[in-house]
Amino acid sequence: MRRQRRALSEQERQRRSNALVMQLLRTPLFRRSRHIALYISNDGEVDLHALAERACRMGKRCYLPVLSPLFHNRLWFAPYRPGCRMTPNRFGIPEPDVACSAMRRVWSLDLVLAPLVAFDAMGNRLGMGGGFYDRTFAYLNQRHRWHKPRILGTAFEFQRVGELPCESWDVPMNGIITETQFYETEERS
Ligand SMILES: Nc1nc2c(c(=O)[nH]1)N(C=O)[C@@H](CNc1ccc(C(=O)N[C@@H](CCC(=O)O)C(=O)O)cc1)CN2
Ligand SMILES: Nc1ncnc2c1ncn2[C@@H]1O[C@H](COP(=O)(O)OP(=O)(O)OP(=O)(O)O)[C@@H](O)[C@H]1O
Repeated sequence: MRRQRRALSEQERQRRSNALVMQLLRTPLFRRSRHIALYISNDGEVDLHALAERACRMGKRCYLPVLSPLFHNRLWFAPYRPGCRMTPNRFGIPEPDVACSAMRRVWSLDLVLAPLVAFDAMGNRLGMGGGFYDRTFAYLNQRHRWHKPRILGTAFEFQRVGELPCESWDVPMNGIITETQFYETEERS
């Protein structure tokens, strides 16, 4: 999947990413969300920069994942505006250059757009293998009254597989959006 993703021409990646962003802008989930985490694309991932620009112009607040300097393979979320100062993390992915005190509590985000390598229509996610998203959102599996944030995977349609094996620590996504489809999975209750 990663090889296939990297093999897309830049023009094709932008075309599909922009089609995905147009779909996402129309979803009720996006429209009602005010605090939204996205990511800076890496390794041929869906490019969400157009979404960040639109969201900021709509008065929404955007955030990017930052590798926690304190907790093993956990993410913190830093406020982000297009053009803000950034520093690359240990994977070479840019992170906003902000103080720890400026980070936002994960449970107070409304929507997290998650990168992924492969997904299935049930909402299972295969990531880069660090367990970053699962560790960060593990409380959503343990405490059923927690609903925030909603997690929406963003991927190209070719990243869909029939069924992914699922482990106890995997946190299912509320849906996956691609350049042509919106897969909504069951609400956590
Ligand atoms: N754009 C983006 N940001 C993200 C993630 C992601 O998947 N995509 N993450 C999702 O968890 C977290 C970072 N996790 C990552 C894990 C591995 C690699 C990676 O490129 N691994 C290389 C080896 C690089 C190295 O060791 O120096 C590889 O597997 O080839 C990147 C990000 C947080 N930010
Ligand atoms: N809540 C958790 N507590 C402790 N360990 C965890 C937790 N979630 C995941 N892990 C560990 O992290 C490892 C990687 O998990 P997994 O393969 O599901 O990552 P991933 O979802 O592909 O990665 P990423 O979220 O970084 O893109 C697992 O082998 C597991 O041991």
